[in-house]
Amino acid sequence: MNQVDYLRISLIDRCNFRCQYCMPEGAELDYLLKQELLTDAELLTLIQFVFIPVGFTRFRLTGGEPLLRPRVVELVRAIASLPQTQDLSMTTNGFLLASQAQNLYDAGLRRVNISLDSLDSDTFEQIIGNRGRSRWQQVWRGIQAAYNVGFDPLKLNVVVIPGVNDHEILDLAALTIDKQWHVRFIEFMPIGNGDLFGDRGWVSSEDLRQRIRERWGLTKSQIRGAGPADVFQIPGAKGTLGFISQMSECFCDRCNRMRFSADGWLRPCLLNETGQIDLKTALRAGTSTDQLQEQVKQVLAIKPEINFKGRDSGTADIYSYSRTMSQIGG
Ligand SMILES: Nc1nc2c(ncn2[C@@H]2O[C@H](COP(=O)(O)OP(=O)(O)OP(=O)(O)O)[C@@H](O)[C@H]2O)c(=O)[nH]1
Ligand SMILES: C[S@@+](CC[C@H](N)C(=O)[O-])C[C@H]1O[C@@H](n2cnc3c(N)ncnc32)[C@H](O)[C@@H]1O
Ligand code: SF4
Ligand code: SF4
Repeated sequence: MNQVDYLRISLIDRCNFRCQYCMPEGAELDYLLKQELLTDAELLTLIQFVFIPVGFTRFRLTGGEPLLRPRVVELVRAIASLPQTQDLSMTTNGFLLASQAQNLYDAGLRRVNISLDSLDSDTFEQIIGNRGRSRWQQVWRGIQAAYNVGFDPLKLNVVVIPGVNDHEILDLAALTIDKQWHVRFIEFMPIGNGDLFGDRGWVSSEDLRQRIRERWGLTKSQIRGAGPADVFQIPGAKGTLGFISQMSECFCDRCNRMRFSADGWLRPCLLNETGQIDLKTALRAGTSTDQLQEQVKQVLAIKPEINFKGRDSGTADIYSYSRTMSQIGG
C-alpha cells in the first residue's frame, strides 16, 4: 500500500478568480465565515501535533486562492521551519504572486504550481470569469517573478477544455523548450462546474501527447513528481510536460494524499466524499491531539477502501459533490 504522507491544505475557500471549470456558473457560493475558518494557531497545532505524528511530511498550500489568506507568509515560515517538513509547496493562480514571491521564498517556500490556462489574454479572461479588468499580464508577471526569485521546479497548470483552450496546446507546450518550466495538462474533472463538463467533456492526455509528438516528438522523462502527473519531454527541451489524466487513466493505486479544508474537514479522496472527519469542531471541543491522531489514523486505515473506484471514463455522478474544487483545493 502507498504511504500517505502528502497533505493538501486549503487555506481559504475564497478566490479572486471565478474559473469556469472550478465554480458553478452564475451560482452564489456560500463562503465560510471568519469564525468557521481554522485560525493560524489551530492549523499549526493540527499540523505539528496531529498530522506530522501520524506520518505527513509533505504539505501543499492551496485554496480558493491561498495568497488571499491573511498572514500567509508567516504561515509558510512556520510550516517550513518544522524540522519534519520535507516538502512545502503552493498551488496559486499567480495574480498576487509578483509582489509576494520574494517574501514567500525567504519564508521557506521552494516550489509553486501556477495555473495558466491560456496564453491569449481574451481566452484567459473568458476562462477566469473576467470582471472587466485584464488579469493575464498580472499573472504573467507573477510567473516571471516566481522564476526570477528561484522557485524550482516551477510548474504551470493548464486545465484543458475542449473548444475553449485546446487549440493552444502546442503554444503552451512550446514554453518548455527554452525555459526550465514544467507545463502540465490536466484533464477537466466533473467537479466544480458540472454544466460545463456536461456540455464539453474532456480531452484525453494521449490525444494531447499525439499532437505534441507529431510536432516535435516526445520522450518519457526520468523526472517524476510527488503527484499524479506522467512526465514527458520534447527532445532537447529545458523543461518538461506533465499529464494529469484522472479521467482517462486511474492513478488511485498510487494515491499518496489527503485533503484538509479551510474549515477543518479532512477528506480522504478528492473525488469521493465518504469518510470525511471534522477536526476543527473536535479540536474546539477540547479533544486532545492524541485522540485526534487516532481519528486520523482511522481515516488512513480506511482510505484504500474509499479511494475513488467508481470511475468509468467520465461517467461519474457530476452532481453528487457538495463542495466545488475551489472549496476543496484541487
Ligand atoms: N483525481 C486527482 N486529481 C489530482 C490529485 N492530485 C492532484 N490532482 C489534479 O492535479 C491538479 C494539479 O495539482 P497540483 O496542485 O498542481 O499538485 P500536484 O501536481 O499533485 O503536485 P506536485 O506533483 O507535488 O507538484 C489538481 O488540481 C487536480 O486537478 C489527486 O489525488 N487525484
Ligand atoms: C482549485 S485550484 C486552487 C489553487 C489556485 N487558486 C489555483 O487555481 O491554482 C487548484 C487546481 O485545481 C485545478 N482545477 C480546478 N477545477 C478543476 C476541474 N474541474 N478539473 C481539473 N482541475 C481543476 C486548477 O486548475 C488548479 O490547478
Ligand atoms: S481554479 Fe483556482 S483560481 Fe480558478 S476559481 Fe478555482 S480556486 Fe480560483
Ligand atoms: S481520485 Fe481519490 S484516490 Fe484517486 S488519486 Fe485522487 S484523491 Fe487519490
